[in-house]
Amino acid sequence: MDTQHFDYIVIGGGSGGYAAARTARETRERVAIIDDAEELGGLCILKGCMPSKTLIYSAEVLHLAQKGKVFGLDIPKARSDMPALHERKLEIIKEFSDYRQEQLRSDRFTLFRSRAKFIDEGTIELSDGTKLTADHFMIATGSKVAVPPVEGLEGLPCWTSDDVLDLDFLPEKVIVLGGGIVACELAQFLRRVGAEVVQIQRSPRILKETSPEAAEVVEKAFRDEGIELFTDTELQSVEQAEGGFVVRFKHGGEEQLVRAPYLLNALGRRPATDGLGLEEAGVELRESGHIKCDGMQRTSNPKIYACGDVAGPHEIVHIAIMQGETAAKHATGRSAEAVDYDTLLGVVFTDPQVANVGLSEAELKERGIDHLSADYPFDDHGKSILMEAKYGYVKVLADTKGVVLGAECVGKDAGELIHAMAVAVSLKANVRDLLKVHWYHPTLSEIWSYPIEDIRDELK
Ligand SMILES: Cc1cc2nc3c(=O)[nH]c(=O)nc-3n(C[C@H](O)[C@H](O)[C@H](O)COP(=O)(O)OP(=O)(O)OC[C@H]3O[C@@H](n4cnc5c(N)ncnc54)[C@H](O)[C@@H]3O)c2cc1C
Ligand SMILES: NC(=O)c1ccc[n+]([C@@H]2O[C@H](COP(=O)([O-])OP(=O)(O)OC[C@H]3O[C@@H](n4cnc5c(N)ncnc54)[C@H](O)[C@@H]3O)[C@@H](O)[C@H]2O)c1
Repeated sequence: MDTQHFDYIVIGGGSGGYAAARTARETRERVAIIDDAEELGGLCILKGCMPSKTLIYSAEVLHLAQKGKVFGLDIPKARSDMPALHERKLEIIKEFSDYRQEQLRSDRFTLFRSRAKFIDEGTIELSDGTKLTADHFMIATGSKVAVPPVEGLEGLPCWTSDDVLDLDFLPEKVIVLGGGIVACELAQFLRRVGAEVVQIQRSPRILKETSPEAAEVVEKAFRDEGIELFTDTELQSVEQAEGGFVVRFKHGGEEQLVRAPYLLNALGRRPATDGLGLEEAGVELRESGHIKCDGMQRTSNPKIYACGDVAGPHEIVHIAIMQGETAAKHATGRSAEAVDYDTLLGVVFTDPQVANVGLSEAELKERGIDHLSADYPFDDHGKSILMEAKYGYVKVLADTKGVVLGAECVGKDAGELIHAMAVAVSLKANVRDLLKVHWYHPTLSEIWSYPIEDIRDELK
C-alpha cells in the first residue's frame, strides 16, 4: 500500500484538533484529519459543554418557576418533562454537530474515519493498514472517563456524564461520586429536574480547584436545594445490588452506606493516549498522563504537537482551541504566542456559578506577590436583591499599584459577569481606569465597581 504524504495531519477532530486543522489550512494545501468516532463533532458539542449547558439552563428555568411565589407569581405545577427536555437537547446538539461535520467533511481537508497510531517518529498507520506521513502532526485525541482504584468500580455498569446527558426519564434517586465540576454541575441538574441526589466527595470541599469561600457558597446552595452532600469522605467500595447500587464510605469516623437505583461516576477524566504508539513516536508523557508540551505545544518529538485535554494542563474548550491555533501557527512557520495561563478564565455552571480569572489569592501568596483585595456580597446589591439572587460575592485582586491581577465571582450568571474582569486582567487595567467605565444601574455588573473603589481607596 502506498504511503500518502500531507503538509499537516491532525489526529482527533474535536475542538482543539479542528482549530489546529483550520489554522494550518490557512497557509497549507494538504491538511488531513483522522477521527475514529462513530459520530463526529468532539466532546464539547456531543457530550460536554453544549448538551450539559442546554439541560442545566432548562433546570434553572424550572427552578425559578418553582420559586414563583417568591416573585409574586402563581405557577401551580412546574415540573420537568424529561422526554421533552431530551428531545430539545437532541435538536440543539444536532444543529451544532451538523455544522461541525460539514466543516470537517469540506474539501478543504482530507478526512480519514479511522483509528490512528504512530509506528515510528514520522509515520501514522490507520486501521486498514494505510500509512500516512506529514511535515507536522497534531495529537488532539481528548480525554476519557477515568476509573480510579475504588473497590468494585472497574467494570461496574454505572453511569458516566454521557448517560446523564442522554436521560429521557426522571431517575428517582442517584448517587453522584465526586465533587469536581462534572459531579457538581450534574448533581444540581439531577436534583432540579426532580431526582433525589446523594453526592459523595473525597476532599473537605467540593470544587477543590476554586477558593474555599467559593466552594462554601455552592455547598450551602446545594444543601438548601436538598442535595444530600457528604464531603471529607473516603470511598470504600461500590457494588451492584438488588434494585441498584450500594456505596460504602467513611465519613466523620463512621462507616456509611447509601443505596440508589442509579450511580454516576464523576471521579474525573484521563488523557486519551491509549494505543497511539507514543513510544514509537518518541512522544513523552508527564506524570499526570498528559502529553508533555512546550509553550508552542511541541512535544518531545519536534514534528509532533499536542493540544486540548490530551495535553492539559486545563481541560477547558477555549484552551484547547487557543493551544491548537498556537501549535498550527508555529508548525507552519508563523509567529505564535504561548497560551498565558496567568490570565486563565474558568467557569463552573452550577447555580450560583463560580467564575475565576487570572491569579487566585492562593497563587498570589504562593508567588509572594504583594496584593490588595476587596470583595462585595450579592445580598447587599440592588439588582441581585430584586432578582432573589443573593448567594455569593465578587472579589478583585490587584497589585500594590492597582493593576488587576485576578478576580472571582460566585453568583447568578457569574460566567457572564467575569468577562468584564477578564478584559481587565488580560489588558492589565488599573482600578483607576476601571472607575472611568460607565457601570450601568441597576445591573449585576455594576457590583464590580464597589471592590474596585475599595482598592482604589487603599492605593497610596
Ligand atoms: C460533561 C462535560 C461538560 C463540560 N463542560 C464544559 C464547559 O462548559 N466549558 C468548557 O470549557 N469545557 C467543558 N468541558 C470540557 C471540554 O468539553 C473539553 O475540554 C474539550 O471538549 C476537549 O476538546 P479536545 O479537542 O481536546 O478533545 P475532544 O473534543 O474529545 O476530541 C477528541 C477527538 O479525538 C478522536 N480520537 C481519539 N483518539 C483517536 C485515535 N487514536 N484516532 C483517531 N481519532 C481519535 C475522538 O473521536 C474525538 O473526536 C466539559 C466536559 C464534560 C465531560
Ligand atoms: N464548566 C466547565 O468548564 C467544565 C464542565 C465540566 C467539565 N470540565 C472539565 O472537565 C474536566 C473533568 O472534570 P471532572 O469533574 O470529571 O474531573 P475533576 O478531576 O475535576 O473531578 C474529579 C473529582 O473526583 C474526586 N475523586 C477522584 N478520585 C477519587 C476517589 N478515589 N475517591 C473519591 N473521590 C475521588 C476528586 O477529588 C474530584 O473532586 C475538568 O478538568 C474540567 O475542567 C469543565
